Amino acid sequence: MSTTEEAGLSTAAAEHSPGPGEADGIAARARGLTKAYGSGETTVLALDSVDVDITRGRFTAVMGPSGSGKSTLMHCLAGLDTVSAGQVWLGDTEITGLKDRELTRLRRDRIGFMFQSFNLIPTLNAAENITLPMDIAGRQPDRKWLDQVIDTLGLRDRLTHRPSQLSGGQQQRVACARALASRPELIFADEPTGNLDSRAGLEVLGFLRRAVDELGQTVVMVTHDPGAAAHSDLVLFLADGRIVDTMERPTAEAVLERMRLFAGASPQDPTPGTVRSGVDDAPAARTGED
Ligand SMILES: Nc1ncnc2c1ncn2[C@@H]1O[C@H](COP(=O)(O)OP(=O)(O)OP(=O)(O)O)[C@@H](O)[C@H]1O
Repeated sequence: MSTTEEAGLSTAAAEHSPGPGEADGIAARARGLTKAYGSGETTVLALDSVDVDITRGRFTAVMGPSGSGKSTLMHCLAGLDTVSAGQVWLGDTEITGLKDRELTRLRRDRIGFMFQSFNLIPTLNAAENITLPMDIAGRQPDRKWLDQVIDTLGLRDRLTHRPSQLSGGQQQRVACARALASRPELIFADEPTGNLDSRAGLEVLGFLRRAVDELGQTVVMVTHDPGAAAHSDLVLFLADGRIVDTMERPTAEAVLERMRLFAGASPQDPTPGTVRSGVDDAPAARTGED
């Protein structure tokens, strides 16, 4: 049985474009998402017909070996990169086909980003860094929400500090607050703990978890670290540009074990299926057994 059938979705349903309302509960969706770099003999297929649903209010981790397509998936879902084929929606908005200017506005208004390098402006203090994207957009922050974010992230007494006066963990917390400030539909975090020592990394992961649990945010995090992935609700495993497996309520040990299996296993032909980041159906979408 194909993974799509196992997931309770007919192939026709998986290929069907969602209309308004159907995407309820889905923060981002991709169908047949394909990304090739280069041309001719040098073509690299970074994503190979990926179907995925990112459920709202959940913390999803994306794992896989180097070069498996994690960053490309994130960039295509976030409208940071064009796709070669397939469709991507943010909520009910199809972003594939949007013009650059529309994409820029959509990213600014509806998506928050966190990167490995915190990307803070050194001459601005923490408070100014947090509201910078909204200031650029000419939007007034919702003070109540912003206060809640600042308190949740424990930044109240650091707001007047510049990045150089903050620890790495504190700087990433500011970057996290900046990503949350406009209450985006979706937060993408690319290796957010990659530049932090383990204690500061744990702290940032704890805050991302709270952003989901207490503030109702949706987070997608790319990581190499099984310990970081263990903070998520669902792990998507990528290999050779395909989602080959998922894991609900992951533990670091189970994720590590799964990664070892992939590293040791001979490349098989994982049938790509529609993978929903919902609690009920994701286990059925697994292509491998526990
Ligand atoms: N701009 C580009 N030009 C050409 N090839 C690219 C480009 N970006 C990515 N690739 C290739 O696409 C594939 C997927 O890359 P991607 O960066 O998405 O993988 P990744 O899983 O995020 O890797 P890593 O864990 O090392 O960051 C790789 O083979 C990579 O070399």
